[in-house]
Amino acid sequence: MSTIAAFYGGKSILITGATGFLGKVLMEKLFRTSPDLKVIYILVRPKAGQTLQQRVVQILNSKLFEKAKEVCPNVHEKIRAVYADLNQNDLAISKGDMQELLSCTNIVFHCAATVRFNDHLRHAVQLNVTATQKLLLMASQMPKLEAFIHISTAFSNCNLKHIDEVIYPCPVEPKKIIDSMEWLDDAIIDEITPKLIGDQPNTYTYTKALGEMVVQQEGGNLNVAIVRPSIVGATWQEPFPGWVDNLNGPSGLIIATGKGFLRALRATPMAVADVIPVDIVVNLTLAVGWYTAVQRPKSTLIYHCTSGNLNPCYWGKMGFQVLATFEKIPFERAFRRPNADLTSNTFTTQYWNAVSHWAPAIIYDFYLRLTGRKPRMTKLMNRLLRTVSMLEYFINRSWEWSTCNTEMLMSKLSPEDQRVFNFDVRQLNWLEYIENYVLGIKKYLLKEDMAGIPEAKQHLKRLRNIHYLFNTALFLIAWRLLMARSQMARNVWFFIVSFCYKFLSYFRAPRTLKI
Ligand SMILES: CCCCCCCCCCCCCCCCCCCCCCCC(=O)SCCNC(=O)CCNC(=O)[C@H](O)C(C)(C)COP(=O)(O)OP(=O)(O)OC[C@H]1O[C@@H](n2cnc3c(N)ncnc32)[C@H](O)[C@@H]1OP(=O)(O)O
Ligand SMILES: NC(=O)C1=CN([C@@H]2O[C@H](COP(=O)(O)OP(=O)(O)OC[C@H]3O[C@@H](n4cnc5c(N)ncnc54)[C@H](OP(=O)(O)O)[C@@H]3O)[C@@H](O)[C@H]2O)C=CC1
Repeated sequence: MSTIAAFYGGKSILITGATGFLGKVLMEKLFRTSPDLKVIYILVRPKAGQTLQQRVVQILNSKLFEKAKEVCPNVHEKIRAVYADLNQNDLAISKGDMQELLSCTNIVFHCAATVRFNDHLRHAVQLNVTATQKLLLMASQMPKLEAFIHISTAFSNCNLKHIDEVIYPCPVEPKKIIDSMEWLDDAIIDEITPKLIGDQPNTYTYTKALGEMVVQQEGGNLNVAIVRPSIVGATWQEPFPGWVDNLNGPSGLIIATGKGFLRALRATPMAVADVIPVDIVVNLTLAVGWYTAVQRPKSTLIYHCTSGNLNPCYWGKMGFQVLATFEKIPFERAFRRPNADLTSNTFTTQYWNAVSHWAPAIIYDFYLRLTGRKPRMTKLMNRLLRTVSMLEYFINRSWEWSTCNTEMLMSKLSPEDQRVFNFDVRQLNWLEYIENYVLGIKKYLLKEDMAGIPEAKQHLKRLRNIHYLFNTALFLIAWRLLMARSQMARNVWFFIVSFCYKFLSYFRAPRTLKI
C-alpha cells in the first residue's frame, strides 16, 4: 500500500484553482489513489453562465474522471464546491462556509492564479499576491491544518539564469505593492508597471515572485511548502496520456502550427524546452503535501518541478517531433500544410512574417471578400503574432534550476510511492510524449474524431497541389514581367527554350529513324 495514498485517507482537503488545468488533474489523482479521503473542498466562482454545481458536474462528467469514478463511485458526495471569488477582499466566502473550512481542513493546495502574462498589474496582484495572503491568514486559523502547499512557477525568478530552491527577495515589499494597488488608479498603475516589474518579462512572473515572498513572510508559523513547475504540459501517463484542456504553454502554438497558421517562430532551437507533464507536477505536489505534513521541515522548502537538468529536450527537437507527428495525425481543415521554421534571427523572422503570415492572410481575406464573405484571417494573424511575441521570451533562453529538494524527496519515497507518485522525469521519453501530446490536443482540445484522419490527409494533399500551382503561376508571372523589362531575361529565356528544343529533337531523331 502506498504511504502517501494512505496519508490522504480520511483527510479534508481544500483546493483553490480546482477548475483549472492543474487543479483538475490534482483532484482526479486524489480521488483515484485515496478514494477514502473525507472531502475535497474546492473554492469556485460561477463562470460563463454556469452555477458552481453545474461546473462541478461538468468536470466530473469529463473523460478525465472516468477512471477515478470507477475507483471512487461516490466522488459527487466527496466534493464540496464552496462559493468564493479570490478577487474579492474577503474572498466572498460565506460565514457558514468559512467556519466549516476553518474547522475541518487538514491540507490546503493553493493552485488558483491568473496565468495571463499581460494581465493588468492590479488584477495580477489581487489574485497572485493578495489572495495568497488572505488564504494564509485563513490557514493560520485552521486548528487541524497539517500542510499548506503553494503552487508557484519556476519562472518566478526568470530574470536570473541559475535558480536555486530558495525565495529571492523582490525589490519592493509585497505589502507596499498590495497597499498601493488599493489607491492608485489604473492609468498610474499602467505607467509604473514597467518600472515595478523591472527585469521580469511580465506581470505574471512578477506577481508570482511577490506571492512567494508573501508565503515566506506570512506563512511563518504554518507548515508551508512551495512547488515551482516550469511549463506545464499534457499528461504523460495518468490517468491516460496526452490529456490537455487549455491553450496555455505550448498547446496553443502547436494548434496554430498544425492548422497551418503559424509557419515560423522566433525561437532558439538549442534552448531548453523546459516542459513538464501535468501528472508529474501533481505527483510531486501530493508527495510534498505528505512530506510537509509528516516530517514538518523547520523551514519552508521549495521544490523545483522541471525537466531541463535531468532530461533536457530542446525547442528544435520538440518542433521537429511536432511536425513529424502531423504527418501521421494531421488536424482537420488546415489553412495551409503544417511546416514551420524556428529561427533566432530577427530579420529572418520579419521576412517570414511578411511572406508566410501576412501575405497568405491578406490574399485569403481578399478571396473571402470576393466571394461575399467577411474577412477574418488578418485579424486572426494579428492576434496570433501578438501571442507569439509574448511567448518569445521563454523560447529564446535557457535556465538552470537546481532540484536538490525534489531529488531528496524522491529518495525518501518507498518503492511503492515512487511508482504510484512517480515524478522522476528521467523516465520520460520525449518523442513518445510529444506524439501523445499532439494526439491529445486533437482529441481533447480540438475534439476532432480520429475517423477524420484520412480526410484530413486528403485535404493536406489538396493544399500541397494548390501550393505548387500557386508557386508555378507566381514564378511564370514574375518571369513574364521580368522579360518585358530586361533584355538579359529575354536572352536567358530564349537560351532555355532553344536548349530544351534541341534536347527534345535529339531524343526524337533516333525514334524517327527506327520507324
Ligand atoms: C525544426 C522544426 C521547427 C518546427 C517548429 C514547429 C513549432 C511547433 C510548436 C512548438 C511549440 C513551441 C511553443 C512554445 C510555447 C512556450 C510557452 C512558454 C510559456 C512559459 C510559461 C511560463 C510558466 C508559467 O507559469 S505560465 C502559465 C501558462 N500561461 C500561458 O501559457 C500564457 C497564458 N496566456 C496569456 O498570457 C495570454 O492569453 C496571451 C499573452 C498569450 C495573449 O493575450 P491577449 O490579451 O493578446 O489575448 P487573449 O484574449 O488572452 O487571447 C487571444 C487569443 O489567443 C488564445 N490564446 C490564449 N493563450 C494562448 C496561448 N498560450 N497560445 C496560443 N493562443 C493562446 C486565446 O484563446 C484567444 O483566442 P480566442 O479565439 O480569441 O479565444
Ligand atoms: N500552466 C502552466 O504552464 C503553469 C502553471 N503554474 C501554476 O500552476 C497553478 C495552476 O495553473 P493552471 O491550472 O495552469 O491555471 P488555469 O488558468 O488553468 O487555472 C487557474 C485557476 O484559478 C482559478 N481562479 C482564477 N481567478 C479566480 C478567482 N477570482 N476566484 C476563484 N478562482 C479563480 C480559476 O478558476 P476559473 O475556472 O473560475 O477561472 C482556475 O481554477 C497556478 O498557480 C500557476 O501559476 C506554474 C507553472 C506553469
